[in-house]
Amino acid sequence: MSTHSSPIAFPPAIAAYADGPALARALAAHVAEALRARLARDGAASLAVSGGRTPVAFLETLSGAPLDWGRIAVTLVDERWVPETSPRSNAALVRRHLLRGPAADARFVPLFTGDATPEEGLAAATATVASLPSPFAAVVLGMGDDGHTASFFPGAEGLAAAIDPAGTAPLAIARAEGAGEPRITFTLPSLIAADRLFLHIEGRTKRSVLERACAGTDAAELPIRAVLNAVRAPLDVMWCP
Ligand SMILES: O=C1O[C@H](COP(=O)(O)O)[C@@H](O)[C@H](O)[C@H]1O
Repeated sequence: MSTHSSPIAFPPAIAAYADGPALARALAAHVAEALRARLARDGAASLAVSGGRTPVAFLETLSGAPLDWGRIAVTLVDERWVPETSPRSNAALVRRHLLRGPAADARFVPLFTGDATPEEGLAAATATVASLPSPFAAVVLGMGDDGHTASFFPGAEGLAAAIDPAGTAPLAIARAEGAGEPRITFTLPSLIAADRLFLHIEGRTKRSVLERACAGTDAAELPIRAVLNAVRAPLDVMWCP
């Protein structure tokens, strides 16, 4: 894990953008900069992006960034346990909106293994993600209106293990009423170890959820707090109405 000597701002400053395209451009530029820095240092870099509805414009903007994509590995912060033929697949979203143009040269490391359950797929998925340059050069988190980030859902079976700051497993399984299907997710320690950690949220509802999260510490209620409570590096929150 990387170590950071600068003090951490809490609550994190929220960088506000006029609209989604402006935010997408700024976030893509920051992520490209983080990837470039790691490529210059190590010759290889990894990126973890979120799924859901919010990241489409960001992923499409990043796909055109002039980077040495052949030396970059891309994975997901979390995945719904569905095949890529499902409209719910985060992997399908990444293939459609990021892995095109220059970024088509990136090595994609999906989390869904094709096994019937995440319990059956966990060992294989864990072995696959072990090939990623570590820690991540950049992680882009999203957040649901219920305060979940990655697949850290309120009331989830498996939440305590997934957000244990002292945990050593890279991946965890999550099942929650609000999650739809079972999930697989990178754990809190593997995500917050990233060189650059971004939280990308859009809309007034998500902003007020984040403000509520910043006013307390109970991660079981609003799991985004697990990140807020544990980050060692600055958390870059990027928002637009
Ligand atoms: O289910 C998920 O939801 C969150 C938030 O998604 P959004 O549609 O509200 O943007 C996302 O960050 C996560 O990766 C995804 O699996």
